Amino acid sequence: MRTLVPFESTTPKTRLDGVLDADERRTFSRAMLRDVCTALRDAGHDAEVLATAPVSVDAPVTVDERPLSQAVNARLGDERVGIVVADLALVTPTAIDRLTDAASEADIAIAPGRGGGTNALVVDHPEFRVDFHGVSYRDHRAHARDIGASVSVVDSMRLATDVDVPADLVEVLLHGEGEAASWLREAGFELDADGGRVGVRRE
Ligand SMILES: Nc1nc2c(ncn2[C@@H]2O[C@H](COP(=O)(O)OP(=O)(O)OP(=O)(O)O)[C@@H](O)[C@H]2O)c(=O)[nH]1
Ligand SMILES: C[C@H](OP(=O)(O)O)C(=O)O
Repeated sequence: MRTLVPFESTTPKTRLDGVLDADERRTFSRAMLRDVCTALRDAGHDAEVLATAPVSVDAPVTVDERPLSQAVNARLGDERVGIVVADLALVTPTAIDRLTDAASEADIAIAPGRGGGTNALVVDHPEFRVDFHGVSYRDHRAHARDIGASVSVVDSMRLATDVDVPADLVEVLLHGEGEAASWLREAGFELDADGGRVGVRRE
């Protein structure tokens, strides 16, 4: 299956600006992108990076400068297409397999992200269009209902954990097995269990 990996190449992961500088955010986001592309490839998907600017990665890259939803919607239509965001630092081929399995049961497979977003979709309905940001999980379900498309929801911690804010780095340090997790550890991040809720600190 053709699976698009949207990627903001120029100023990625701005919400991590309290813990990573701009160069580090670029490096870390590229490590996550590579982890996602590797998992997709190992799960038998044809990954295609849909990027705002050229990026070096072991997958075909299409540059589209339009905002996220517009760029993705330009690729939706009659063919079945997967969409997996690039900031899933915990993703594994097994998690991707669960998305693929869900897609065999319905017109739309959707993996919600924590906090209301949408981290992965497989779209097999000619009228479905994405509308990311905000409570996009709720919005995508409502849209599917409106056009009469069936939906299968993927209940997966690894697909639900997108890395948006510093608290998400706890999950990467605990459960990450890829390049992004290694980069984070080498950059000196470790768990901070001294306070109430577990956080991260940097040596
Ligand atoms: N092609 C494309 N991808 C985008 C765009 N904006 C975000 N993305 C990607 O879409 C996914 C979800 O976006 P966000 O979680 O907001 O990531 P981000 O824009 O790097 O992070 P923030 O700056 O913190 O919002 C990630 O894989 C991003 O790389 C865009 O305008 N075009
Ligand atoms: C792509 C976007 O990601 P978030 O801003 O929730 O990380 C969304 O899921 O709508």
